[in-house]
Amino acid sequence: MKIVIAPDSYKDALSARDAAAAIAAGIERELPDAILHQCPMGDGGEGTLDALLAATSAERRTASVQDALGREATAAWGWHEASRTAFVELAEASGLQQLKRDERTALDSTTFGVGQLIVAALDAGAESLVLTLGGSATNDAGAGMLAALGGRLLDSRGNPLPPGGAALAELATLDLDGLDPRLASLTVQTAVDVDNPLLGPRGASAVFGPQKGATEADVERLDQALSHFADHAARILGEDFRELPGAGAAGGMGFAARAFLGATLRPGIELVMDQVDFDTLLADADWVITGEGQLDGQSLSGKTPIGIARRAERFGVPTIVLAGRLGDQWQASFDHGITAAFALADGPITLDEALARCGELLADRARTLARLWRVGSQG
Ligand SMILES: Nc1ncnc2c1ncn2[C@@H]1O[C@H](COP(=O)(O)OP(=O)(O)OP(=O)(O)O)[C@@H](O)[C@H]1O
Ligand SMILES: O=C(O)[C@H](O)CO
Repeated sequence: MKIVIAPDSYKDALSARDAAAAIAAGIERELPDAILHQCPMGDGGEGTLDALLAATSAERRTASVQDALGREATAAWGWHEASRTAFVELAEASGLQQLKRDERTALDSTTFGVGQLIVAALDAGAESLVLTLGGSATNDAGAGMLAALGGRLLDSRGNPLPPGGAALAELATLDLDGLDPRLASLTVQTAVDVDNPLLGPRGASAVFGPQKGATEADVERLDQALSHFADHAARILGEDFRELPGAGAAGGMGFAARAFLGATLRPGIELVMDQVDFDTLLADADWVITGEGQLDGQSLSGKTPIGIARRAERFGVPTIVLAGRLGDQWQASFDHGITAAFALADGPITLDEALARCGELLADRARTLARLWRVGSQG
């Protein structure tokens, strides 16, 4: 029997890599001869770099960057010498999980550090870049990244704008002449964790601003500031990308990647599956086991378990989900290729206990699945 074990991370509980190891340990107890492929996944957000590094032979490198608040930090990125490809995860430099809850600020946080990672990739000689977006602390539509790459964003007195999305309301001049010339020959593929547009009720500020500390008034202010930035960009570029699905990913970084780096935008899980050659793993698999913290109706908009199930269905491989919990409308996942889904808890336990025991519970559920398989294959 061959099982592909391809979970996402379980937010606040386990990394995708540790989750895959826990599932594998549970199965091995019952099916010691099974062939198990551990393939940690990511949808663009935090942990996606690890998933890409685990599956490719890319080397892990680090660079000194500014974090989302402009403080000095170290961020990892990946380098694949043979293909001269760099892997950059936005959340490594500008991630929400790196900030304490009371440090979150959607108004002033910056993606400058992402630009610094791209400079590190260019310095290494990158010809292609995989940029993964999600899990950001930022809402600056990529303005910080643009500045780190040599773009100039000036107010009406010719002064550089301070960091952050709110300051974009004061933008008077957007000057791209100083952009790093090496960008012209860099091919950029972007993995986005959501398909939201840049602006409006489904936009970056309205939907994801509040989790970064934005109040209702901040959301309004940010939406207007980003709209003003998009107007300038459209004037200079002769093309408007604000409506593009995924433009609103990572506080509008999807927009900047398309507009200023000429990137293609793809659902993160699709891009990651392709990078790790998932189809080859599926070709002779009997089962795929995947999972995330919560499976719910939202998961249908391109999150890991659904992306995997849709792909596995093409190969006639059943997909089983082990989720921390099954949220509203999780049953809709059955219409999207998921064969069965199980929650992890073994009783009425608190969230804190569920998070602390996530690895143990995952191994237990996986073990039960393996026992079912044994009975089924005997019949
Ligand atoms: N083992 C667990 N048991 C119960 N809940 C969990 C468990 N692991 C994670 N969660 C919770 O599930 C929620 C969603 O986690 P998930 O890993 O699906 O993150 P996500 O994909 O980034 O979700 P979202 O986009 O909804 O923030 C989080 O609030 C997390 O605390
Ligand atoms: O970073 C964010 O804003 C969310 O993960 C959506 O991309």
